[in-house]
Amino acid sequence: MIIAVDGPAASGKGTIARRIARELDFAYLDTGLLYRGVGVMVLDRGGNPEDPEAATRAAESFDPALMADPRLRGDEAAVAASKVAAIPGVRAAMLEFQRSFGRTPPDGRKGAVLDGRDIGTAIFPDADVKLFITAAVEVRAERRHKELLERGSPSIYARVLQDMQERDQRDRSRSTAPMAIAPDAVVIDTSALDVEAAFQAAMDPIRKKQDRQNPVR
Ligand SMILES: Nc1ncnc2c1ncn2[C@@H]1O[C@H](COP(=O)(O)OP(=O)(O)O)[C@@H](O)[C@H]1O
Ligand SMILES: Nc1ccn([C@@H]2O[C@H](COP(=O)(O)OP(=O)(O)O)[C@@H](O)[C@H]2O)c(=O)n1
Repeated sequence: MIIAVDGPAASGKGTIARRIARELDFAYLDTGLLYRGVGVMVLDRGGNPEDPEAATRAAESFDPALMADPRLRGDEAAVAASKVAAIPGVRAAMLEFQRSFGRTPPDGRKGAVLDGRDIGTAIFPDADVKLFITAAVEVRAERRHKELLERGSPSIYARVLQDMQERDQRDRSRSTAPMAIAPDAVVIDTSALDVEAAFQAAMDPIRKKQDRQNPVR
């Protein structure tokens, strides 16, 4: 079973996707780390994340081990990620890794949860369940601001809000695999939901799908 969890920055999609994976004992892939990794590779090489050749070269030599680098969690990496993510060569280089993770989840798991922007629209248009997690941009910026401060990173709310608005705009308007709600996705707005309520809202369509696929479970 493949569960696609898409949505804008700090909507809570990672929190939900990880909980689902834990609940069902499925594998989990945070696909944002792929683009963050490529963005950081380009910066480390002194390149410009908007340069299609530099970004595509980095993506083609991407090593998944980089996904564990704590630098990927910072906002500089997020901004670079959304720039390299608009380049078709970068997305093409990341496609097979994501599809093979979903089709053959590691450790023999029976399913996979992938979170990102285009999982239900481009990577797995036939995903068993598609969720689109969203929240008001001010709520999302506040969450990310708090998260950065808790991690000991300097953060200014107004700056986080502006970066997030710019990033959302880039992600929605790019021509290759833009962030969009798949027609068959279940939309969950977490603005007024705590983590537990958001998780329960996400599990509802998954349970229904499991019951339909396997009525005598
Ligand atoms: N429903 C929620 N209510 C309040 N805070 C949340 C909720 N969901 C996630 N968070 C917090 O918001 C931040 C961003 O969540 P995360 O799951 O990383 O978002 P995303 O993967 O969409 O960027 C984290 O600090 C997380 O703990
Ligand atoms: N499937 C994906 C995942 C991320 N991305 C890009 O990578 C950036 C960082 O994604 P992320 O999911 O790590 O960011 P947050 O939502 O955690 O802030 C996004 O702004 C997108 O530009 C993408 O294009 N497609």
